[in-house]
Amino acid sequence: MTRTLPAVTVGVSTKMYFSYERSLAYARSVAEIAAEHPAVQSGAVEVFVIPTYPALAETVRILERTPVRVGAQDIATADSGAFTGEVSGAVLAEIGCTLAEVGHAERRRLFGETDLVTRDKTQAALRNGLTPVLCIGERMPGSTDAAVDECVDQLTSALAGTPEGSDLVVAYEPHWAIGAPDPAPAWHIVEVCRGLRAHLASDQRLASFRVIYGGSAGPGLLGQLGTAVDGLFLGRYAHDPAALATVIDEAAALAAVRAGSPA
Ligand SMILES: O=C[C@H](O)COP(=O)(O)O
Repeated sequence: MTRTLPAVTVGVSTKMYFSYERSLAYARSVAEIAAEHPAVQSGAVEVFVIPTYPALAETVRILERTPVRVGAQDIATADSGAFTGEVSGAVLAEIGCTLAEVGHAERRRLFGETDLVTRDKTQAALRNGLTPVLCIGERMPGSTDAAVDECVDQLTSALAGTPEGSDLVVAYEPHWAIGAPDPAPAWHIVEVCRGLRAHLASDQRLASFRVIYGGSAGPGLLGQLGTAVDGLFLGRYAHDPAALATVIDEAAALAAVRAGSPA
């Protein structure tokens, strides 16, 4: 099957690193970068930011005149009811979020979220019109074949019941590369992402899903990965807006290569 190439995607989660005010300052910086960047304006590069919950509504407002999308770091499995402390996909959609992160390694490791919970959150996002940013990744370093197998198991579990026509971003994040000094080796990322794409391509419902890499990603990485990935999911190394701007430049160069024209 021929794959229609999507926009090169650059997403950033600020996790729980920023204060409220710094979250809004970051959103304003992203708005300025997006307003001036032709590849963001044309849609060749899609940018999303995922701030801390209390900053979501104001971040949506700051970015509303830009193409930048705003997502949530988590989502409840249910849409309403007696679930103290949870935030539903319905409310996230109501305030203008268009994505929700699910299955992140930190949610699995620190908060005990299982594959089953990840599946329910994925389906909650889709049910509410949100694009899931589905994080998958092997727990321990090992061969690329073993990594693909572990990730495909996670994908198969999370995507059970996914309707045809759904939009979803697969974020390949090896657990051992998150919060590390350096990302996984480029050859490892390339091999695993190729395996994941091959798996997705074998099911028509999943063939259009983007595969992006996360785990200590920063400026300079995208150029080493070439067309094997559809973009990056960044944390610490894009919390400086200047670093994010550099990654967006690199994404624009990749988008030009994918479009068959020189960068
Ligand atoms: O959500 C983003 C990823 O977990 C990567 O975070 P990190 O780049 O700080 O390791």
